[in-house]
Amino acid sequence: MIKLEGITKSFGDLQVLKGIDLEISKGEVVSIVGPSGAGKTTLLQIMGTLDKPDGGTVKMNDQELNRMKDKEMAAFRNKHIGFVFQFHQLLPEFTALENVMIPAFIAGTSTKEATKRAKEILNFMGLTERSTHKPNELSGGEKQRVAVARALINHPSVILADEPSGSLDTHNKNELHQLFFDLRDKFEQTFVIVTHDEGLAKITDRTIHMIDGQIV
Ligand SMILES: Nc1ncnc2c1ncn2[C@@H]1O[C@H](COP(=O)(O)OP(=O)(O)OP(=O)(O)O)[C@@H](O)[C@H]1O
Repeated sequence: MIKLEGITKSFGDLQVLKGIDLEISKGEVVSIVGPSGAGKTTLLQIMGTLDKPDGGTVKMNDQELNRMKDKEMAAFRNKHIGFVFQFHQLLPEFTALENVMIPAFIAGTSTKEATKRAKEILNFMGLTERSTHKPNELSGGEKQRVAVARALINHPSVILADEPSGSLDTHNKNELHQLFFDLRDKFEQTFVIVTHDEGLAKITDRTIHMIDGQIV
């Protein structure tokens, strides 16, 4: 479903990605690990069209993303790619339910349909009773699960997560990791997760090790 070929990227004189080839199939839960500065986040951002490679191609569902114009790419990203970051990045003035609905609105989904989908996802996550609360009334683990719900609302092809459990305690971390596998088992959801968490890397379907801009 995702195919990267010959991806290179430099920031000034620093070559951060040195020719990355990688294929990821639907329903895989893949972790990307490696030392700080190895290029993991840069790779994830290129996969998610948040940054452009200097060379190589990024394909998702057989569409070549780096050939798209910016507007087309933004629409593709909103529909096909869900993001989860280390810090939830929920909008503080909106409830959990409203936060989850935002990407659906951007995609032009009706309020009725967006509400229905958001409620279903929050229900699946056991967050129905928390759905009318704003982020500052939610625990760290709940906020991160709401962020995953938001990433799911448009039924994305893939969820790209950058240190998603990096700010959580052990209990919440384990719960979040279990959620990824539950979503994969139920919806065949694909995940690519950059992580320093060895426990998570051990249980993912595949672990990609990066060192110094290369997959080793
Ligand atoms: N926008 C940028 N401008 C300049 N240098 C950058 C930029 N983004 C990343 N870098 C540099 O590229 C290298 C790789 O960064 P990246 O964030 O991809 O590493 P990482 O493997 O995710 O590291 P970490 O585990 O610490 O998050 C680092 O040396 C970083 O300082």
